[in-house]
Amino acid sequence: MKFTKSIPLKGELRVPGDKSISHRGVMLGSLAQGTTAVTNFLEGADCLSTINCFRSMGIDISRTEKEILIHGKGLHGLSAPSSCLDVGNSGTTMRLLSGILAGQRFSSELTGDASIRKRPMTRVIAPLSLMGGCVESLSGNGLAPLRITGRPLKGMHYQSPVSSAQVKSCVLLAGLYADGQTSVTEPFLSRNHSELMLRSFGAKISSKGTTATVEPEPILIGQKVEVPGDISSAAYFIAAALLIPGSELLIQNVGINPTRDGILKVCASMGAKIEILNSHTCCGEEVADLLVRHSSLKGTVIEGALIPTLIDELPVLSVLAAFAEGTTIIRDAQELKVKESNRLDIMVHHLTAMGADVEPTEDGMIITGGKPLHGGVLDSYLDHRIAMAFAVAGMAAEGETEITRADCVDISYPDFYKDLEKLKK
Ligand SMILES: O=C(O)C1=C[C@@H](OP(=O)(O)O)[C@@H](O)[C@H](O)C1
Ligand SMILES: C=C(OP(=O)(O)O)C(=O)O
Repeated sequence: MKFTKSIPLKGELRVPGDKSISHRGVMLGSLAQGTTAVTNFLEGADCLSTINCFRSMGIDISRTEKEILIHGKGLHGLSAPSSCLDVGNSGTTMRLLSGILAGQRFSSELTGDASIRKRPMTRVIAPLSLMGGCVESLSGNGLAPLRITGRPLKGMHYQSPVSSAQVKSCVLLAGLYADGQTSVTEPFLSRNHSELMLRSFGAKISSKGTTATVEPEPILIGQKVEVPGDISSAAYFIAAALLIPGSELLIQNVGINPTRDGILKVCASMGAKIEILNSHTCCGEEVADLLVRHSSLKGTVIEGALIPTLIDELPVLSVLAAFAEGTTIIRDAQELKVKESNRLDIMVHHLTAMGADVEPTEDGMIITGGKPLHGGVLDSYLDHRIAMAFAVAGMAAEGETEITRADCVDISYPDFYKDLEKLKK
């Protein structure tokens, strides 16, 4: 895919459904009694992997024109898969599913693509083992493929060393099958979609500060889940509209859950003109329309408790920082090293290749913005967030930017390039 300096982006758009909420809708719908109808489900490769895994465990999942219907079989209704479950590229599927599988009465194996087989799974193996679960890395190195021998689980309190919604959700889902209460405390609060959705399906779950606590053996009842637009997908349009002179975009129906809205806070601190309109709650999640206008940006600091609230937006925020006046410091972002790619290394490499002034640090980077950026040939490393972030960079830089292996946007936003094109006015 090739990009050059863009004419203004104008008009209205809706980004696809939230990836995290779409995954959870399928998972909880499968474990609930009755039918769960999910509207605005994200038809990206990651969420389709989740559907395939649950179909392999006997769950009937059908599609109508506007919704996904999951015919749940209750907490103990999954059946043993006849072959290894394939999560594709999806860390969320692998880690949340591990929690569910640990408490089943059958054994299973989980694998995925080359990227997923490099991502750390010890972070879920460790807490599940403490609960009495049996989760083994088949190659003995803490990586997938995993073999999970379902067992009765013990409730526990887990102090997580990382602020990760995948770890937290894995433990809470395992807690549904435990013999007592299960709670998780994390250093900073990560996205709380699992907690909100578990509650709406009927689980007894409470949250206090950075601790979430769930009671075992709930009766989950199928629900109607309306998935809001994914703020992580909206992020590329927010960034493009801020950077391209003359742009004005109304991005409708975006999830702005406070555990996900760090990008809005950081943009505000950079001087961005973003109005939050028509804010309301839908299925327990906050949703709004975002009116974004081209703005002159200044540097900022992105660290600490903010990091989990914008973890997937850091690649595109680093692009914004390169175009902003002054210095932006990103710290506490070591988690980016273990995503679909080593995002920290690639952000530093690609920004530098475009002429930006970037100094890598142990857990982030220091970007001195305002130098003119130019295009180049940049590989996606098969990481959807890298492809989309640098597509935006290419639309604001001089010359031509080519993103190679750009198709990986299929993971979270199959129509990304088409939607961008439609807004060029
Ligand atoms: O729980 C989720 O749906 C997700 C949690 C985050 O990962 P971590 O839990 O590893 O931070 C995020 O990066 C991922 O895209 C989706
Ligand atoms: C990290 C991501 O997803 P996952 O961990 O589910 O692969 C992402 O979408 O940026």
